[in-house]
Amino acid sequence: MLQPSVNPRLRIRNLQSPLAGPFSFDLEAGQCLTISGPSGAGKSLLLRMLCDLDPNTGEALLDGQPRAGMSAPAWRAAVVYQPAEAAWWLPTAGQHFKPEQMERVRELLPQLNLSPALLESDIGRLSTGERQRMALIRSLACKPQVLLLDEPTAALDPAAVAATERLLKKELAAGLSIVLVTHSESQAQTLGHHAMTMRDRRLVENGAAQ
Ligand SMILES: Nc1ncnc2c1ncn2[C@@H]1O[C@H](COP(=O)(O)OP(=O)(O)OP(=O)(O)O)[C@@H](O)[C@H]1O
Repeated sequence: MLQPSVNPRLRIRNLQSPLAGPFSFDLEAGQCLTISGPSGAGKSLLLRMLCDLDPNTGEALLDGQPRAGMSAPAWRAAVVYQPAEAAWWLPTAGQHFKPEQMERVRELLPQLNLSPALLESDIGRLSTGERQRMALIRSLACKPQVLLLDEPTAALDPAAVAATERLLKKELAAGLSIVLVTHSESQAQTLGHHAMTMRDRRLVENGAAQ
């Protein structure tokens, strides 16, 4: 387990389901935990448990507040999950944002090398990489306290990867906590404060004996 913190943003204790875990770790405000590991090891299962999408037992606390005492929508508004392929349910990207989010969205678009015109395009006409960056904007526009990212740069070219990493660094510096699933060692080094590996649906600290 990562070194326990005094006042962690996110505290996870014995979180488990019949499919994965138990998982225990602390994550502080402004810090990034990177998780790597082979395909099928259980990385997405962990993220889904963290945002309470899949049934699980154990303890999860946000700034000391137990998840058990919060409604599921309140938890998921603070602990936002961005899957590897985000779902879109309206014709254009722009329609997925609330009017009060638009100022932030317009601020974020150029930081990810995206044209504002893409907000009005049919979502199916955006490239995979454009959709992936738009999904990150959607996640950040919710102003989460913890962001759970599943391979957020998998579909991106090097320039877009660099822009995404720059933005995530800025968000970390502003206090956002991130759990980042990535297969990129350089990304883990660039963004991560702690690095763990998922093996057979259990987390092990990098460098720990097997
Ligand atoms: N609801 C489910 N019921 C049974 N098995 C499941 C369920 N969801 C996922 N699995 C299995 O659990 C294992 C871990 O899945 P998971 O999606 O967490 O892998 P991953 O580490 O994220 O892999 P990748 O890097 O390929 O995304 C896989 O073998 C998957 O088939």
